[in-house]
Amino acid sequence: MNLERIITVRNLFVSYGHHRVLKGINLDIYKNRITAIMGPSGCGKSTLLRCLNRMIDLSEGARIKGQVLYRGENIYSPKVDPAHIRFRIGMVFQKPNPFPKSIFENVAFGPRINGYKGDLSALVEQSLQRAGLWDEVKDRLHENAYMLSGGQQQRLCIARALALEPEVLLLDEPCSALDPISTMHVEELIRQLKERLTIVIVTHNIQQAARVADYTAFLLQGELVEFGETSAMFTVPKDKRTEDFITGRFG
Ligand SMILES: Nc1ncnc2c1ncn2[C@@H]1O[C@H](COP(=O)(O)OP(=O)(O)OP(=O)(O)O)[C@@H](O)[C@H]1O
Repeated sequence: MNLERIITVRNLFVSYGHHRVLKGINLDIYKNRITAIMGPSGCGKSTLLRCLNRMIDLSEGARIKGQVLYRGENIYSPKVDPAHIRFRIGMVFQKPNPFPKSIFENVAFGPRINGYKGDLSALVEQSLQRAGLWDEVKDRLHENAYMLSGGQQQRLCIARALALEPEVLLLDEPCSALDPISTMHVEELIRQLKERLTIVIVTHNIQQAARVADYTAFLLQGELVEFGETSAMFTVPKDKRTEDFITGRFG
């Protein structure tokens, strides 16, 4: 099987003030695959995710050492524009955070401010289709996004990210605020999206990693304990700590 590395994390350390949160992480993210970052609360999952598209720059007091290569280029090099990186590597957060605007405007906003020259209505429709939301909203595009359910709002946020046609999508616990049915919809959507994109999803939910991810990284107290194919890790974990975590002995 031909796996292409799209992101490579090399010897990454992150501290907030004197608190070292990531301790020498090395990790490969493969193109058109879903990678889960799993681990107990506070182990550094979101911090690692935020390092992958320089969102970490916005966290006050964060200091980064090491490299994150995107298509072979270190995104922390001074010549790299973080806005460009965030454009190519989009992000969806834990809590759905639509803008206080119409459903249409939520999706159209990013492309418009980035000077999109094509047919905006067609792009909005396509993005909502890809996010599995079109049929539910096509007759109410001009209603305020806050009228949607939590699960629909999260799929709208995914559509908003997709409208910028990113190559990689980072999802930070995208289902933690959703009910089981909405979670199922979002997980199904994530599986469909990997045909076009590369996905990295943070989850503290072991079952979710097992259900959706091709690869899983297990993080504990800022260290990468184990990384590999999800099916192998869940059947024959290499590290005792991974085994303890997936069998529910802690976390
Ligand atoms: N901006 C910040 N300033 C200071 N400390 C922070 C900041 N963000 C995170 N931390 C600390 O860094 C550690 C790792 O946090 P992080 O959010 O990356 O973990 P996590 O595994 O995603 O946790 P959770 O599952 O609870 O969201 C925690 O101890 C947290 O308190």
